[in-house]
Amino acid sequence: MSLSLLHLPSLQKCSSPPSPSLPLSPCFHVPFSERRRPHAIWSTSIACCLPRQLQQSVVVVEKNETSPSVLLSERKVVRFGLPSKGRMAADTLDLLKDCQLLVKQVNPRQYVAEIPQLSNLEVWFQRPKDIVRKLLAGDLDLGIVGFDTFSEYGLGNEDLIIVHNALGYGDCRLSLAIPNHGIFEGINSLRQLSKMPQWTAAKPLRVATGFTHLGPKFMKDNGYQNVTFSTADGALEAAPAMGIADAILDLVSSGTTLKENNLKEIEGGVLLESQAILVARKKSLIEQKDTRDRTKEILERFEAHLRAVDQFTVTAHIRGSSAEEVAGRVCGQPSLSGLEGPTINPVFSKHNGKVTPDYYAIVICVPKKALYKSVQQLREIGGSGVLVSPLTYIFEEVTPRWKELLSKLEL
Ligand SMILES: Nc1ncnc2c1ncn2[C@@H]1O[C@H](COP(=O)(O)OP(=O)(O)OP(=O)(O)O)[C@@H](O)[C@H]1O
Ligand SMILES: O=P(O)(O)OC[C@H]1O[C@H](OP(=O)(O)OP(=O)(O)O)[C@H](O)[C@@H]1O
Ligand SMILES: [Mg+2]
Repeated sequence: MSLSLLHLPSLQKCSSPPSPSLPLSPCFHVPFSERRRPHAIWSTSIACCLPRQLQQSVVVVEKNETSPSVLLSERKVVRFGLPSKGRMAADTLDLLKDCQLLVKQVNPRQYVAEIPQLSNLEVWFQRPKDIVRKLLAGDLDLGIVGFDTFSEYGLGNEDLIIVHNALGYGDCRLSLAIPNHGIFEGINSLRQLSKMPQWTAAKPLRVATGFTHLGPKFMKDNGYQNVTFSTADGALEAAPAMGIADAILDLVSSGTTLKENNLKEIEGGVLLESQAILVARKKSLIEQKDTRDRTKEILERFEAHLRAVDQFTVTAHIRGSSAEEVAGRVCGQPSLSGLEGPTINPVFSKHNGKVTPDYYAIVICVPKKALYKSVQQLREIGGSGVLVSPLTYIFEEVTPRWKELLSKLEL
């Protein structure tokens, strides 16, 4: 008999499994019996005799011949790391929810969760920097973090691959900032800053930053020699006023924190632009089919949703003699061409006992920004009864980023 580390992530689910007789939600549900992981079923019987606090963690159990492969190094379940707190946490859950990938977390202090629509996948809530570290270590397969965190903690490691580079939230830039007064008053560029006579080998420019990998590299690449770095976990904007630093290298979004602390950005001082991204561990994608399948589904949903969020579906009725004639009028208007041209269907009405199509219904996708212009153009060509509704998804024939990923992985 041997001992092994057993990971019991799904006991909450297993100890109270959803009834198979409950109605299934459309499209995405797999019957419960298929969704259950073999080791989760096996774990249930152990959970019954364990104290509650042990039921969600790693415990040592006896391994027998029939026990599943649950050694951490051999795990089969796909692990998806999501930010546990901070700015990215809520927006990440919102994006997943908008893609019908609701994360089921029993309580906010529990760091493991599941997405019922994605079988054989565990969600692990971690701080963003730990998501990147754990991807590198092979303890996670997929994760959502800011591009800044990926760049700082990923250290350019080729084991990580960006699956989606623009999830549409967490927008910020990593930028060098200096005081807007005193000796810095006339200094407005990185070049001017480097030429200031104040910085010598004995008295270098002092930069405070949490980005201790990217920061020194950036300054070196920009020809800075007389520069030193200090670090802190937050509120870096206070460092110059406290006399601890001359400049800071930190994330900026609205610029309010800089302004309120009498600091300014300078030309050439932006190290990177960041937003939330989906990252994967290359090895997991190559070696585990389940990681590939889950990644593909998440990516397809993200792409389809993010493509749709900026668009409305517009339907209208237009009087005309034929679908072609109406199409000619619609396509003559610059804002009405839709994604691939308009869909036009006859609307039949009965006059004097005869059924004829006097009107045609058109359906188009319109960018939200161009909505009013589109409505005006529809009216100009005789459109009436204009209905506008939000779009949830636009699925393409193939997901461009998935195609790109497969070719990068040479799969
Ligand atoms: N002001 C901001 N506006 C928009 N996004 C931001 C802003 N500041 C940070 N972010 C993004 O959110 C991510 C997480 O930032 P957050 O402040 O939650 O954690 P942190 O300060 O980096 O980490 P920790 O709390 O562990 O010290 C950042 O990596 C960045 O991508
Ligand atoms: O340009 P702004 O919109 O003002 O945002 C910039 C601030 O946001 C981040 O800090 P955060 O609020 O996350 O606090 P932290 O320093 O504790 O990370 C960043 O470190 C800046 O301080
Ligand atoms: Mg922060």
